[in-house]
Amino acid sequence: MFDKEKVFLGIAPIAWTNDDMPDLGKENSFEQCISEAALAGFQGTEVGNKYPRDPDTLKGYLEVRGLRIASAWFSSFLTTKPYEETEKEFLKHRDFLHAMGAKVIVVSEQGHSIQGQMDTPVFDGKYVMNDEEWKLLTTGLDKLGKLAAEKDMKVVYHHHMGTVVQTTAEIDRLMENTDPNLVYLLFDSGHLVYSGEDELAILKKYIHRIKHVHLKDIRPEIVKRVKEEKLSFLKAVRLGAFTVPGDGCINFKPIFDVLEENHYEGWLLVEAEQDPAVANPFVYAKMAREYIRKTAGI
Ligand SMILES: O=C1C[C@@H](O)[C@H](O)[C@@H](O)C1=O
Ligand SMILES: [Co+2]
Repeated sequence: MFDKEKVFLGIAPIAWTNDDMPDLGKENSFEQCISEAALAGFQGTEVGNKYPRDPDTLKGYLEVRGLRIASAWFSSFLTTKPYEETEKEFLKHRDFLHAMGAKVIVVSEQGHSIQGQMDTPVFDGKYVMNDEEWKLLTTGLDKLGKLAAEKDMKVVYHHHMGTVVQTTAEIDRLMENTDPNLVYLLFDSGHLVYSGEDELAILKKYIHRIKHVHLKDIRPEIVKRVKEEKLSFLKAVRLGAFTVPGDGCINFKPIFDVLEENHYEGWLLVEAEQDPAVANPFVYAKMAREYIRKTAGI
């Protein structure tokens, strides 16, 4: 059994309003998003593009609905811009999340990323870093990890399709070359299966460094089409490559078992971006909540 005092269930706003493509869900309001997240039975959320950025204002909206902020995405540019530029933005982000009571900071390197490019094929167009770029990334992440620790927070690195850290080999190299007391891992089931990695092996290998979990499922027939037709990450999202746990091909039972057996503590966040005009976010949020109740017993 998961310890309900130490494991929290959340849902990302990206199913209502998409940060990567703001036209997806532009008709959905911030208040609709958080009200429906709470009604569907979740305890928290990450931060979307329509959320107020003043901590007291945001708390006012969330507390009445029984919601908390779990974390929020941060794009680093450690491989393509001077370190100081990333640090300046990171400190603002850290202090905002700290004021919101979050304990982890999601970081993803966006230097050389093709994640936001509408026409670059996600399976062929990915950049592979050289040794110098690896050094910039790992030393920079250690520094960000130290800044997070000043506030008793943790950097959780988000491996991601189309970015410089996507594959098992890249995750391994990142974990080996960063300080295990400063840089932790975010486990995103959807991105690993999409990329063709063994998600359970990665979960088991890094279970003690995994401090944040994104529960994302994929529709394999769409991913197959994305490969064959050389489509981009964003076009794939529009086609419905991602969905909520229980609606795609990933078996979450062994994932929940490994987390539970190893006494995972932290957030489990449903994160399933798709076109809200096609996949009603409230309906899918309820579906995910029910699947987690049945499969994980929480
Ligand atoms: O955590 C995430 C944040 C999104 O902006 C991203 O593109 C998505 O796929 C994801 O996993
Ligand atoms: Co994610």
